Amino acid sequence: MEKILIIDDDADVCLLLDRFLKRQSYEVEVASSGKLGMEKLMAFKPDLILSDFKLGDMNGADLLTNVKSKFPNLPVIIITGYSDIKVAIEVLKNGAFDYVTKPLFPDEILDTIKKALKSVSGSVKTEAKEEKVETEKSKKTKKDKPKYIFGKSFASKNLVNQINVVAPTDFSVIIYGESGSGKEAVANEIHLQSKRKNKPFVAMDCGAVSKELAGSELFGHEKGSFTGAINDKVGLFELADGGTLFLDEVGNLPYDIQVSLLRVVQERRIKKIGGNKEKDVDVRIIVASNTKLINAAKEGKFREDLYYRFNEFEIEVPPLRDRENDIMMYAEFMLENVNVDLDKDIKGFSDEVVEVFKSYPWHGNIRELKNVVRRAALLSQAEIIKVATCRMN
Ligand SMILES: Nc1ncnc2c1ncn2[C@@H]1O[C@H](COP(=O)(O)OP(=O)(O)OP(=O)(O)O)[C@@H](O)[C@H]1O
Repeated sequence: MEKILIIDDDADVCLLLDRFLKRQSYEVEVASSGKLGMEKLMAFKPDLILSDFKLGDMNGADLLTNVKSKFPNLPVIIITGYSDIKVAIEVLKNGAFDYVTKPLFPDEILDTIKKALKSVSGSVKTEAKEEKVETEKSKKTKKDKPKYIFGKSFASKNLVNQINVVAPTDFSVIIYGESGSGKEAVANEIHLQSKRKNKPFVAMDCGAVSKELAGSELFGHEKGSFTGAINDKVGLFELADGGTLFLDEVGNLPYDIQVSLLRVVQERRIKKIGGNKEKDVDVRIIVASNTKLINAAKEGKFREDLYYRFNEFEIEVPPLRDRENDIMMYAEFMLENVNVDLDKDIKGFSDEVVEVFKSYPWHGNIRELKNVVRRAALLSQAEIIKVATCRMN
């Protein structure tokens, strides 16, 4: 049985991961601080470490250094915050096998864990394990399920057709849609259906990165190129080489970065900030925005030439309220997933919930629906979800 050490000072996260991974037939030990983690490392001798970056007594980079000095080949997966792309890249450079971002989805973690263990133990052992865990209970897991589903309503079929048409090409794509409507899901699906699917899909939320750091996030920087640049840094273009780079809320990129971006898109070559060497990159770019970029271009907030570069193909993701016939399909999908996460067996929704869901405007779109279903499943004591447990705004 493969052994996993979880290090996190958040007791709830530890409990959730501990239960989930034990159900997947791993032997699990938990440590609530970096110091305890290092002690358990020596006593438990795990095959893999899953650790939060922010531990009370040390951070993930220090932990990695300590672990790697003792067990250089031991795979470590670091948990980071959603917007901590900087941290994520640093930990990769410090030798982490990979990172997972919060909020945590156990099936994604499981996927990363399997890859990490496979990387050290070879495929034969892992395949044998996969066979073993194919018990009655594990049939409920999400490992064979797609991460995203696309509905059967007219609007969704139209969306799927557009994805199918553009995915196999190398066209740049602009994805429009309200917040939470699934723009990143569409970008990811395009990547998965493209010839780049075995290369990285790298996403950056341009609205969450500070103006000062946006350039260094995208193109990387050389040590000492500005105050605070204490190490060399690999940019997202380089990380996405061969694959797809998804720039969410691209309209938020500062104007000067748009200029550099245009050059990279035209020349397919990057230069790190403070560096003088150029490097070829082969990256497909998909961008997303809540509002029409052409309007931003007319107002002088977004470079028109960059807009036309991106605008080889445009996709509009419809809001959930325009896909009434898909709402329950999405709700069932979310319920199946949360049943696995919480080890519950909730069978479905009451007729009243179906009615309420279908008439609710879902301004937060699929994200809001997902949150409502997950919360309701957590609170529900019954076999089906009732209106009383559905907390909507
Ligand atoms: N087609 C889908 N199938 C399953 N889940 C989905 C789908 N689309 C979106 N979701 C879920 O809804 C949430 C929001 O999706 P996503 O991040 O793709 O939306 P977005 O439009 O990019 O949001 P934002 O405007 O905030 O960037 C995610 O948790 C995602 O897993």
